[in-house]
Amino acid sequence: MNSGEELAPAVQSILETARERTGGEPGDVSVSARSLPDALARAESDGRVPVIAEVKPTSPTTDGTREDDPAELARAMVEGGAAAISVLTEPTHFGGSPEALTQVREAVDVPVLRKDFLLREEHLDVVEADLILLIVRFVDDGAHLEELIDGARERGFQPLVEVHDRAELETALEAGADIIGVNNRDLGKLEVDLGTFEAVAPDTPEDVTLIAESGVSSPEDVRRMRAAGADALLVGSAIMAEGDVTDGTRRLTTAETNTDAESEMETDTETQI
Ligand SMILES: O=C(O)c1ccccc1NCC(=O)[C@H](O)[C@H](O)COP(=O)(O)O
Repeated sequence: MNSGEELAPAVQSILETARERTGGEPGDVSVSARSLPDALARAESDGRVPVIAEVKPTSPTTDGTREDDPAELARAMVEGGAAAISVLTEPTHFGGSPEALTQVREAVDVPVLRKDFLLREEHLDVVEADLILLIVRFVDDGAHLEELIDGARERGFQPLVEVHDRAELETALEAGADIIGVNNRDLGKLEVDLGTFEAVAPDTPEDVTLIAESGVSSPEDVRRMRAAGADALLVGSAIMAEGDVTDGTRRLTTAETNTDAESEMETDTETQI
């Protein structure tokens, strides 16, 4: 695993569980993927902020579990303008499953990301998805990352490679990543800082699809991440916390077109306080 920095106990536990999980057999999975860059471009041309909305039943930083049908949640998110859907498939800490992902992918026609903690090539052979997540911090070294990126592409997946700082960005680029997510949640203390994306984004080449992950909870956060260069935003908790996930998603996908109304509402709220 990369970096000597301490991981939060919850993250250590996620990692231990991931190491023990077995995968499928080579040849079990071959995907004809829906293109993420195309889906993001479609959102842009419709005037929607490209949001990857996440079906996230629970997490180490969330109270309680949301038991809704994942396919219904995903349909509702797409109705709210989501350009793509992310589905947690990690069962122990996030309440997800590969079956939930399959149901979601059948229910919507946008790209679907498998959000999980994949450490070995066999972990890729579990379920079809349009994208899979690889986390630089969890992979032994650059050579292993390159192997996983190549393995993902051979199966038809688009690999989304997650980084937390410039050194990890360099590792991701050297390994051939062309879709990169900068996670604003640090895996040491699980604290969220949108400044993480702002620090890493300027060093990312133009031709990389760049995604701001975690901690985006308001239209203002959306505008901040977009101003810093985000091609898309990955949002889980803020949408899942809403009773109506269509409204929760729309609030973010319209953040660049509804700025006046939103500002008025923010000002009204401040005046009332
Ligand atoms: O979300 C957590 O509590 C968490 C804890 C430890 C490791 C990973 C974690 N989240 C995974 C994610 O990457 C997020 O689900 C995703 O980026 C969305 O973040 P958010 O919008 O802040 O829910």
